[in-house]
Amino acid sequence: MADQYDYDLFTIGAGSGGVRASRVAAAHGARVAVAEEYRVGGTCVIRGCVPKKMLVYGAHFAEDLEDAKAFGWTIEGKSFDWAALRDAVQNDVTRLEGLYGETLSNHDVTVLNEHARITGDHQITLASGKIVTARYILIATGARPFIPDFRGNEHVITSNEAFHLDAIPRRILIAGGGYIANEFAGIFNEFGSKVTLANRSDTILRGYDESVRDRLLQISLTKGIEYCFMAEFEYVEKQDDGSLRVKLTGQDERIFDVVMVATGRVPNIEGLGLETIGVECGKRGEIVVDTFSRTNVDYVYALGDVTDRVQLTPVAIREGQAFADSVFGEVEPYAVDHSCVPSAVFSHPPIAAVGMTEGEARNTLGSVKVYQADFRPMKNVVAGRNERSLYKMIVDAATDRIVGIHMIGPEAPEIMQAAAVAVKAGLTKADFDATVAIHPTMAEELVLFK
Ligand SMILES: Cc1cc2nc3c(=O)[nH]c(=O)nc-3n(C[C@H](O)[C@H](O)[C@H](O)COP(=O)(O)OP(=O)(O)OC[C@H]3O[C@@H](n4cnc5c(N)ncnc54)[C@H](O)[C@@H]3O)c2cc1C
Ligand SMILES: NC(=O)c1ccc[n+]([C@@H]2O[C@H](COP(=O)([O-])OP(=O)(O)OC[C@H]3O[C@@H](n4cnc5c(N)ncnc54)[C@H](O)[C@@H]3O)[C@@H](O)[C@H]2O)c1
Repeated sequence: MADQYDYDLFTIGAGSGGVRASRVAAAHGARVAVAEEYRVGGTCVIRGCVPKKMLVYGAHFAEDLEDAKAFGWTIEGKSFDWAALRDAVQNDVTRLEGLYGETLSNHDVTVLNEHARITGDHQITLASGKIVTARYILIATGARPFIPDFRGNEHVITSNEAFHLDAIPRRILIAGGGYIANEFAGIFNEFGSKVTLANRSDTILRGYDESVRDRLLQISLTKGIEYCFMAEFEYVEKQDDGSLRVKLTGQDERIFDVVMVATGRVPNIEGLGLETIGVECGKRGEIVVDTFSRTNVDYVYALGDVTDRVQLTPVAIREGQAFADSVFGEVEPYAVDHSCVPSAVFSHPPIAAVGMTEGEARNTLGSVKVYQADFRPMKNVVAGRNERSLYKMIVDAATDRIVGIHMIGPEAPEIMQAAAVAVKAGLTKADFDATVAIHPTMAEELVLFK
């Protein structure tokens, strides 16, 4: 490529999508620089999937240690040290951040640890004032927590701060009914907080299968999590002792030690200079792209959460790979297939899903067969834990093709990853029936549906 620009590619944001795109573009021979204003690794590594999953592991010991008694173990003097877990998690996050940085430099990607904004055609200005030019610009700036507008919202925290708390709150209110709210409700509940989850609608986890959502609600209530539905913030007031007085619609004033909002995430486009070159954004601030992650400006691409297609790390990574291969590789440009993306909620117990819910299938397909296994895992039986798993398979009656699988129960995300291959490949219920079970497992229920 001609050297009229400083770089062939300038990536803004070194998160899941930006790191993959930069590394692969460099491997294809491009001269690449990436700007990161916070920490290399982005949301997933620094304050998302990775530290969250570590907290989920740490939290679940509360149940495992309890259940251990029924298996003959005596555990005396058990106690939990939040600071020890928090610091162990942060140490590993720092280790991973270093590895991501190393991967980039091993591929000769220049990493600039500062804010970047577009200031002209093919031109980027860094916080330090340095100006660089690039043939292509990739916007991979992710998203940030959305905080609703109400009096006293400066007193709330988001998932960003939840990883760094000084102590586990005695009483925590979590607003929202999505992934983050349900995952952190589970985490804090296992750590012994009194958790109240408040949502503005009357459901949780919209988009997941109704019976699976109901099962999580029922199990969470049994574990002591309290739910307030149709509840929005009126105000939050800080009291002299540091606690928070909260008024939600339809509720009396309540006192909490921490209020966390998990009410969705908004694309990071502020201060990016998109207007300078006329990059088009949608109503929610998302950068509008086509299936190849191209914006309306021919040399500007965008991918990951900032495009608000599917806000998941593996999707951002695939979009980064497809962009780099298509623009800098020797392949025909190709697009990421956003259909049939498996997902999980790391609640206690976790949920996992792929494909259509029963409701979606009934609305879109003519005739649908639903197979269901509602069972108490062997470990829960011995432990005396009255917690049932639910697996559902949704089948197109006309073709016998499996169009969806939905699960709640221990290790559901681990089991789902393999099952999702079968659904994506278009396998039939008969294919599952023809597969011999692995006994005794929970996963065998998937090939034993009657
Ligand atoms: C609490 C939490 C838990 C999650 N758990 C999961 C999970 O279990 N599984 C899953 O698949 N997904 C999960 N996600 C979602 C996942 O983290 C995101 O989908 C993913 O990180 C998106 O990648 P990205 O590359 O689009 O953006 P990001 O990873 O957010 O990276 C964007 C980067 O750009 C930087 N940046 C922004 N603006 C600028 C600028 N102007 N100049 C320089 N740098 C800039 C930011 O600092 C950031 O590092 C979770 C998210 C959260 C918040
Ligand atoms: N396990 C995972 O894969 C995982 C985990 C965490 C986050 N994520 C990703 O991050 C994204 C953000 O997570 P999230 O939980 O913040 O969002 P979400 O979209 O899952 O849920 C947002 C919730 O906030 C509520 N809400 C929205 N606006 C509101 C308002 N003004 N007032 C009150 N409530 C409001 C919604 O009703 C909904 O229940 C998710 O969409 C997901 O893609 C994934």
